[in-house]
Amino acid sequence: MTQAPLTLAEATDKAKELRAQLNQYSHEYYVADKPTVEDYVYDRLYKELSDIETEYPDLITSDSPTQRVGGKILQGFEKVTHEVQMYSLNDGFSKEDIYDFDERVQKLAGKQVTYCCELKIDGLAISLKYENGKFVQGATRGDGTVGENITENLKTVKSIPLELKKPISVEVRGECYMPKQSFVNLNKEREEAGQDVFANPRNAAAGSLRQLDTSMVAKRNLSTFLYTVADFGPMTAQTQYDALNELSDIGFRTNPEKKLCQTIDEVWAYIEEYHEKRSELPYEIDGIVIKTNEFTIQDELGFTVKAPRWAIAYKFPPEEAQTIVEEIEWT
Ligand SMILES: NC(=O)c1cnc(OC2CCCC2)nc1N
Repeated sequence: MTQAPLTLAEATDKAKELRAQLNQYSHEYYVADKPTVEDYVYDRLYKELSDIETEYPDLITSDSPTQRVGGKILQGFEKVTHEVQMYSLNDGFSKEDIYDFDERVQKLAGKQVTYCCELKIDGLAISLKYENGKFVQGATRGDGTVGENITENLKTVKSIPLELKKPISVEVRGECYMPKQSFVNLNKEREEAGQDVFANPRNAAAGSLRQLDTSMVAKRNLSTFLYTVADFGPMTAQTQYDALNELSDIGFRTNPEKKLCQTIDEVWAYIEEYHEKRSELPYEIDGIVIKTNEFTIQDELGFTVKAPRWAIAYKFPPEEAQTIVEEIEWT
């Protein structure tokens, strides 16, 4: 049945209510991976909001879920200078490299340190800026000092909150990636359309974020894991492990496989565990990132020109190519 048209006052209240409800469902589905309603429930509410916004365009807000579909054609990407440098990581390739790292850190710190271990997501490093809880800027890492402004493209990435759970101003960093299954599906589409296929999910994510047509980005099913707080604002975490939990508490998607390790032996056991589990994960990883957990120790150890002294990336040997081919043959 067709409803009587809403007055502006009714439409304003209804739109606010629908936005909050839809953004909650979207958070559950894309950030927490725990949807509580079927797609048709979301779709019906979405259409209700979209109809109100068509009737009353002035009611469209920057955090409305209707703004996720893109539709802007950009002329290019402006440059962004990172006030806080986006560092890269020193690599390790053997057990000996990891134990040498532990020896160096303990010597510099002058005591036993604990480590926060994280999967090394094989995507594209991004930086996200929020002012009073609103998403205002997204950028690529670039050379660590100057990156590209890809705000409009990142607005279409559903796991990136357009509004935080608290009205705070922070800058956070993480990885934007394409899930393995989305990569296989995209390459199948491209192959059927006679287009070049992407070599791996990382290239597919990078290629997607370079699109000037934001509606194309919206269709690529990109996702994120956030892992660094660059400008803390009112955040209070004193360790990397707690910072990851705090990032999740304010609305970001973080990787659930993190582990707090008391010794380097525990770190090595974690590395072996996830080298085994790597092929079962729904996203690609190229190693493990090991970070001294306490921020006081990170501050003491500091950075070299390009990378922190308090972290190392253990790189897995490249995955045998046929593993990926097998997946494509199966789909
Ligand atoms: N690809 C990843 O998953 C990843 C990359 N980098 C970092 O931390 C770096 C960032 C700056 C200093 C330490 N953590 C990660 N999890």
